[in-house]
Amino acid sequence: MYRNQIKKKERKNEKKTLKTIFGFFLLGNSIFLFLSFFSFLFHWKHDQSQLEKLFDKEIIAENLLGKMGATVSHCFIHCGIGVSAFFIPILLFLKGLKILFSEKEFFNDFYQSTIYKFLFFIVWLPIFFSVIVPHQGIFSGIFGFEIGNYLIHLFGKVGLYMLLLTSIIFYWIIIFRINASTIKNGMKKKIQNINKKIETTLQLCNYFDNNPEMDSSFRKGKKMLYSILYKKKEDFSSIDLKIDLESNKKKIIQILNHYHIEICEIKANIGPTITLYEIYPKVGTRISKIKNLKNEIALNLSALSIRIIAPIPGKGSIGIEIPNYKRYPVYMKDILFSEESHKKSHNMELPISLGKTVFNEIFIVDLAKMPHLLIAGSTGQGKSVGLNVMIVFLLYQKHPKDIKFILIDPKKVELSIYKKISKSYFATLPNSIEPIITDLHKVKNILNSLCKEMDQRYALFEKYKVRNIKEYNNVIKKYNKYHLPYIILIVDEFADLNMNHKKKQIEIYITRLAQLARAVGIHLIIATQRPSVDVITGLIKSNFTARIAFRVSSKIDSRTILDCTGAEQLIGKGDMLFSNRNELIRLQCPFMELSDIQKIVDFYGNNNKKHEYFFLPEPGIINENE
Ligand SMILES: Nc1ncnc2c1ncn2[C@@H]1O[C@H](COP(=O)(O)OP(=O)(O)OP(=O)(O)O)[C@@H](O)[C@H]1O
Repeated sequence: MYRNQIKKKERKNEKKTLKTIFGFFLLGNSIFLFLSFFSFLFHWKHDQSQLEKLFDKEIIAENLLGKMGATVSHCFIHCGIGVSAFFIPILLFLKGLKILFSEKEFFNDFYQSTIYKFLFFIVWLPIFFSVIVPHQGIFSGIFGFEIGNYLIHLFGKVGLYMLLLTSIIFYWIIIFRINASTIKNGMKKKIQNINKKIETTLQLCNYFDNNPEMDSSFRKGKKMLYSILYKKKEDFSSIDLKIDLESNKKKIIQILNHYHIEICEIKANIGPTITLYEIYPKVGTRISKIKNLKNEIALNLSALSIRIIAPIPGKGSIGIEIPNYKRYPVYMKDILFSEESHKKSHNMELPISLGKTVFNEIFIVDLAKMPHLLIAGSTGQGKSVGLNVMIVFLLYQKHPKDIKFILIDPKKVELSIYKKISKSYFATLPNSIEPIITDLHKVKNILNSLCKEMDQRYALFEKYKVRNIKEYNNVIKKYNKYHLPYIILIVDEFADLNMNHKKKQIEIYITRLAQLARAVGIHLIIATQRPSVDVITGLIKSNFTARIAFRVSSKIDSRTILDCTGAEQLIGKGDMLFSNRNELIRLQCPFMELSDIQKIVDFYGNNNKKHEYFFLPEPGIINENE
């Protein structure tokens, strides 16, 4: 018994060795053929006359691979199928790879689909060349020339052109599974897109023209900004992803069936970064069974990481999020000027755009309602880009008299780009005008001052018997007095503030603002690289119900931010989870190049010169021992 097993093992090893040798043999041959074919294209005229004297030592072939190369190329290219012969070494190379890596399903699938695609062109190209360039035999080879001639004899030259054209059209239809409805839908979509673009441009122009709150230079400038930023637009083809989609669907069904899980339906939505597969299991299927197959599914699909949402809230289905092998970028300029974002944001007090959902919808939230936002994620996952996107969206949507920023940037470089707009868009202390606070010792002064501003605003509201900033600004119009702007405090690295020995004091200010400042129009956006419990304390967490998690390194970090796992499975570069109370949404944050941010800042800096700093009250006396 034992001996039998050893023999079996030996035979298996022998087979493996033979397979490896054969694989490398094919790879070697393919390289040999490719090089000799390539060289033949340049030296065929010289070498052809020498071929009969193959064994004559005096005669030297010019082909890179000598007389052997020249002879083989002559047989395949000249006497055979012309330049289509190049497909042979490519197919041999793929076959070699397939043999060497037979356990990888990817190679098998790829080889199979490529063979069919190539076979068509191996026949089609020589005939095509025989008609297009009949005197260049090297392109069509004798095979192409003879068949081409015969077909011309049968159908005439025009008939052959039509035959070639029809066959290539059939080929594309079969390969890309095109049918009448896809062509119709494609054309409809294209027309709709063109109309939409024209409409959006007109609507934006109308909006700029009709909005009485905008002074003329501001309006004109916005139009200019539109033309500066909108000059380039990359197009993305989703054909590749659609092919991927079908094979992934099959694989998911296969693996579930393998574990005896039957499903009624599977749907898919291609998002910018991930594709969401919605599975409708048969009644009686245990959800935990599918959840437990996470690793098996990831392995079967060769996916980096997958996330299972079981069940998808509000739907009778289970979601499997799989990263796209090719992600398509979400550009800020597409969001900024889109009709969809204009429609979604125009009734909001402080709209901020967080990106696109897996259903390719633009996701915009009202900071005034959230009312504060906590952002966390490991280094390099997109926090700073996310903050820039929020600032730019607010700049674009709001007039300088409506919003004022306070930027705290312990890293010193991340937010310095906004210095140019500080006069019109920033709130600052009266005695030390410092637009972006980078000195940690000054942080407690500004926070103290902000708390004082909050108290003063509450006193004002009491006097005018209003409950919040919106009501106050409405009432105050009658008295012809200045209305109050919203104040948005942004901290780029909260952990750095907490490292300071004034940690407790800062936490008290932040908590007080987070608890009370909403009604008076003061909102906080706090970002941190270190989502640990000593930075995001229970007190902070309970006051920041809206949270964003970019990719983090561990499940514990994910729980610290979101109270659930998932952020450790994100794939970076702006891939994020937004959580607000019981809602958890996966989004792709838009991307903005630094040069575009600079253009926007320059534009707003130049167009709002007449606006002045918004001064906060003098900070009160701070007890240093607190
Ligand atoms: N939304 C996005 N789309 C595409 N790429 C992105 C996106 N966000 C970030 N990136 C890429 O990731 C890089 C790092 O992003 P970013 O500087 O925002 O990270 P970070 O989380 O702020 O890092 P740190 O905490 O170290 O400052 C960017 O330079 C960019 O190449």
